[in-house]
Amino acid sequence: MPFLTVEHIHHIYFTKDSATVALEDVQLSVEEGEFVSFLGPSGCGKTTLLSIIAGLIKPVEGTVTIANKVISKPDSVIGYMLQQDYLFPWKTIEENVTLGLKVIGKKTKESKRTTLSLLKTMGIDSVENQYPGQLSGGMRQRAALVRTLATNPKILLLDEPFSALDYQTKLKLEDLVVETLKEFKKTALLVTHDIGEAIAMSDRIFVFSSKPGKINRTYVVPKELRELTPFDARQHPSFSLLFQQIWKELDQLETKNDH
Ligand SMILES: Nc1ncnc2c1ncn2[C@@H]1O[C@H](COP(=O)(O)OP(=O)(O)OP(=O)(O)O)[C@@H](O)[C@H]1O
Repeated sequence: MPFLTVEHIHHIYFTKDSATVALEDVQLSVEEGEFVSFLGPSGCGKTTLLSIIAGLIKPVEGTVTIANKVISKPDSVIGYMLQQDYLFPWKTIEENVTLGLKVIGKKTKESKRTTLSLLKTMGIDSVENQYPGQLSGGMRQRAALVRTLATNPKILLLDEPFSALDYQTKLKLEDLVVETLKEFKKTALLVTHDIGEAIAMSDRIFVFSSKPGKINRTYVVPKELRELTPFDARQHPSFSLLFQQIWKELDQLETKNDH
């Protein structure tokens, strides 16, 4: 059985005087250690699906199973990282990244060692006693990633984690994140608007169409790109071929939405 399965997910948002069908019959599966991305026009339900997988939203219909467990509420196998870092400004980086461990009662000597080694891997161990306001956006996002990894989740849900960063920082973080997730053998799901980011980081890409949101097409990223770092993958000829293909598809989907 795959590590993650999403079966027949339907979701509708009800408000006082309207009902929006956000997702219609979404089905997918992800293997352990795989890195997949969700791309699609604005409003196609990417964040809704991620929140359902995280156990934060109960779908109207359908089931999510992670590591043989049906997900109905947030679970420690899942780590969620958002566009904003949500670090507490009055706590040091060390206090921020170990907060999750404290909450689940796992702040031990051993887990402190793991956190310190994660801070080192992310190149921010020297700022552990500083406060978030003293750090750059890239450093704060790295701290947010350490906090997410500190509780040792099996799967990481990443909702546009690099979109608020400048281009150079974003490219550097893409490399660091892929390397770290490979090292710790994590499964990851990334929501992004950036086709290049999806191709450079992923093993597979799900392209969604909207109104209602569903999977339009699944792309397997060619092996020659998957073997490279995200930065190097961007320089490979196969990268531009896939980029053009997905660009055309998204352009058609957006044109369809405008009519
Ligand atoms: N809390 C809510 N109440 C009502 N409708 C909602 C709510 N959240 C999302 N929607 C609607 O559900 C649909 C899917 O939204 P969602 O945010 O999941 O899409 P998305 O693909 O992540 O969008 P974006 O790329 O712009 O972030 C949209 O039509 C949106 O307006």
